[in-house]
Formats: sequence, structure tokens, C-alpha cells
Amino acid sequence: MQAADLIALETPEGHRAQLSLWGGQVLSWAHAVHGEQLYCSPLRQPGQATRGGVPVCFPQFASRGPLAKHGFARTSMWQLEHRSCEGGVARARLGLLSSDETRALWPHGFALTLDVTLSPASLTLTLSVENTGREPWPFTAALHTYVQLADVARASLHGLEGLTYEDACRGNDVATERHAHLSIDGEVDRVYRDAPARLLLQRPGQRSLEVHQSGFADTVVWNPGPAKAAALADLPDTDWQHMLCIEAAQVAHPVILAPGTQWLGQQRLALIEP
Ligand SMILES: O=P(O)(O)OC[C@H]1O[C@@H](O)[C@H](O)[C@@H](O)[C@@H]1O
Repeated sequence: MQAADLIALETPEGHRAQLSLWGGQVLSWAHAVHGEQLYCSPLRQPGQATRGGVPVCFPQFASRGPLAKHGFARTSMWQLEHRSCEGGVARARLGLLSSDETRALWPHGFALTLDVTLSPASLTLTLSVENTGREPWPFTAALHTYVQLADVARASLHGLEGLTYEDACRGNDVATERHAHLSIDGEVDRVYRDAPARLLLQRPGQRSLEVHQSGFADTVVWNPGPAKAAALADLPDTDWQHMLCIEAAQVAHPVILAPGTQWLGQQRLALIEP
């Protein structure tokens, strides 16, 4: 990643975000008072997806199809389409269009945009997917957000009780969430179907975070735990303790997008007052 591929956003109050054209990815969201809110690994491998911030998974989630894991959007060079700062809110729009390179992997015409809105206590990401081709096509997608945590063992995620989930740690067995909140004490890799519009992440010692989503039907919760983390070359061995992925995702039911139509999915992260 070259410095020229990095985009800085800053509001007059000093809230900051850093975006990368490589992957069309938010790498950092730092609140002026409460500091960094996203985890990003210091171990980066040129040409590989960046582990951290908010990778965009498109047009395939995980290995649920013939493409490389999580699709090619996170390993493509996006364009900066627009940047502004008005009324205390900083915005940027990144775009990725189908090209000969993407058609060689996936034979469809598309236009992706990622709108990033940095407000005083929140970060909003809106992914737009447009079919610019002549045939309908299916896709799955996610905003694969890595939330930064002082200690994952002390965090709890609220709002999932009663939901059905696919558990990738148990061969994608389907189960029902029985707990009022989810605590992480090892590997977790779940697709919660038909997720609610709001989840709450409590993090002792840090501000709680509301995670809102719309458009996306599902929420993925992922933490590699100690053993998987040790096997990931781009994650320091103990950093699984300082991250939790809470992903606004469209996984269980692919979207079939008709020519000339557009799909929108949004995730908003908001720090809340104690
Ligand atoms: O290592 P990657 O390709 O970035 O994927 C990380 C994880 O991403 C999550 O979304 C998946 O549910 C996990 O199964 C996967 O391991």
C-alpha cells in the first residue's frame, strides 16, 4: 500500500478516519476523545487483503462460492469519487467498477460504491451494489468490521438472543442463540440469520458501541481464538484478544440483482454515553 492510496478524513472537532483505496477499506476510526475504535493488524502483506478496519466482502462471502475467499473487492484498487467536510461531518465515497480484470474472475457488470460518513460519535458505511450488465446475477457481501477491544474476554454482545445461527466452528450446524448476551472465550464464527437492526457491544473500560445495520439481512460474529490466530500469518498471536468482528452481512440468502437495479446495505457504529 502506497501513501497515495490512503485517504484521511477529519472533522473540525478532531474525529479522524483513514481509508485505503486498496480494498476500498476503512482502516481506522479514531474518536477525538475516546481514541481508536477499530482493530487493524500491524502485519500487512503486499497484495493481500488488509486484516482490520472494515474489509468489504463482495461478490462472495467466505468460501460460499467458486471465488477466492470473501471475493475480490477487498483485493482490488478502488477510486476516490468524492470527499467533503461540512457541518462537522466528513464524508468520502469510494468506487469500484467492473473491468477486464474483474470479468476474468466473475463475468458480470457492476458498480460498487462505499460511502463513509464520519460524524461526532459515529461512523456510517453504506455499500451500494448496482448491476450495470444485461443479466441478473447473485451476490453475497459483508462489511467485515473489526471492532477494537481492550480485552475480548470482558466484552459482551447483546441483541442476538432467539436468533438462528449457522456455526462454522461446528460444520455450519444450525442452532438457536439461547444466551441473553454473547461472550467470547475462544473461537467464534457464526452467521446470525435475520439479525436485528441494532446490537449493543459492552466493553468494560471503553465506551459501549451500538452496531446498527439495514439492508443486510444477517450479522456475522467472528473471532479466531488463540489457535486460529496463531495460524494467521497477518495477525500477531495475541491480538485476537483485542478484536471482535461484527459484520453486517448478506449471507444466508444471496441477493439476485436485476440489470439496472441497485441494492443498498448500511452499517453504523455509534459510541454511546455511559
Ligand atoms: O482470514 P479471512 O479470509 O480474512 O477471513 C476471516 C474470517 O471472516 C469471517 O467473516 C468468516 O466467518 C470466517 O470464517 C473467516 O475465517
